[in-house]
Amino acid sequence: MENKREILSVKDLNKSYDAFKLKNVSLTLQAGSIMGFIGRNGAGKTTTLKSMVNLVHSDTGSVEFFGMDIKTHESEIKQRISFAFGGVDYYLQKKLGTITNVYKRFYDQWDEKAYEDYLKQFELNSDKNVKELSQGMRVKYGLALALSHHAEILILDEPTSGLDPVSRDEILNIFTDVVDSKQASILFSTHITSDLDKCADEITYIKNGEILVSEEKDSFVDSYRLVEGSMDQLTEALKSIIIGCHERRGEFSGLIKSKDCENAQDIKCSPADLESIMIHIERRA
Ligand SMILES: Nc1ncnc2c1ncn2[C@@H]1O[C@H](COP(=O)(O)OP(=O)(O)OP(=O)(O)O)[C@@H](O)[C@H]1O
Repeated sequence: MENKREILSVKDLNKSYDAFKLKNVSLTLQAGSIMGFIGRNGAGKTTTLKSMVNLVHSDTGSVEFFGMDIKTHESEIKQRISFAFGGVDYYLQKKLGTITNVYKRFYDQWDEKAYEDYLKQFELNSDKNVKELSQGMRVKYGLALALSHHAEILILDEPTSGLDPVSRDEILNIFTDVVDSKQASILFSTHITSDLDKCADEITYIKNGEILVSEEKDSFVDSYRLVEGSMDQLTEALKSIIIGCHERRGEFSGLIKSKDCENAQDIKCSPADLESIMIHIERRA
C-alpha cells in the first residue's frame, strides 16, 4: 500500500467484565485502508470498538488517533472520526432533515453540499421519518451523516448485518469508493466474511477477547490451505499439522499452513477463504 501512515493505534487494551476479559488488544490502522474486524459472537468486537472511542472505559491500555490520546483529546478526535453501532434506529418518529439539523451542529467541518450529494446518491428523502426507512436505507443515512463532516476514520459495528446481498454490495462499493477517493479509512466489524473477501485490505481477528491476528488480508488468507480427503488418508503426519480437523461421513476437512503443503502430498489441497479459515480455527481445541 502506498503512503503508509498510521492513523489509529490501539495498544494493550484490557477491560474486565464479570464473565469476560478483553486481553492486551492491540491493532493499528493505516491511512487509506479498510480493516475488517471478525470474531465469533461474544468475542469482544463491540467492546473493543467502543473502548476505542471511549464509550466503554478500558481498565488499561491506550488508544491514539492521529497521534493523539483519546482520553486527553476526545473532542478534537471526534471531530475527525465517525462511529456507528448499528444503523440509525433511534428517533424513529423524526424526519431525517430534523435529525441532520441537530447532528450537524456538532461538527465544525459540516459540508452541506456533500450531504445533499450523498442523499441524492443514496436516494434518501429528508422529509421521511426514520421508521419509514428500510434497514439498508438506515445504514446509508448513517453513512451520509458520517461522510458529510469529512471524517477521516469510520468505525462501524456490523454495518452490513441484516442487509440483503444487493444492499450489502452497494454499501461495500460505497466503502471502497470512499477509501479509494482518499476521503476516509474504515474499520468495521462483521460476521459476513464474504464481505471482507470483497473489500478488506487488512483483517483483525479476535477470539475470546484476544487478538489472534491483525495483518494484511491477502497474506493471511494465503498462509492457509484447505485440505480434504477420506479418513484413511488422514495419516499421523497429517494429523500433526492439520488445524481444526472435522470428520463428516467418512471424509475429513481441515486447514494446514501453506508452508506445510509439501507434507500433504496426495491430498486435495485448495486455497482457503476467510470463512473456512475462521471455521477451522474456531474448531481447534
Ligand atoms: N456492559 C457489560 N457488562 C458485562 N458484560 C458485558 C458488557 N458488555 C459486553 N459484555 C460481555 O462481553 C463479551 C463480549 O461482548 P461484545 O459485545 O464485545 O462481543 P461481540 O464480539 O461484539 O459479539 P457479537 O458478535 O455477538 O456482537 C460478551 O460475553 C458480553 O456478554
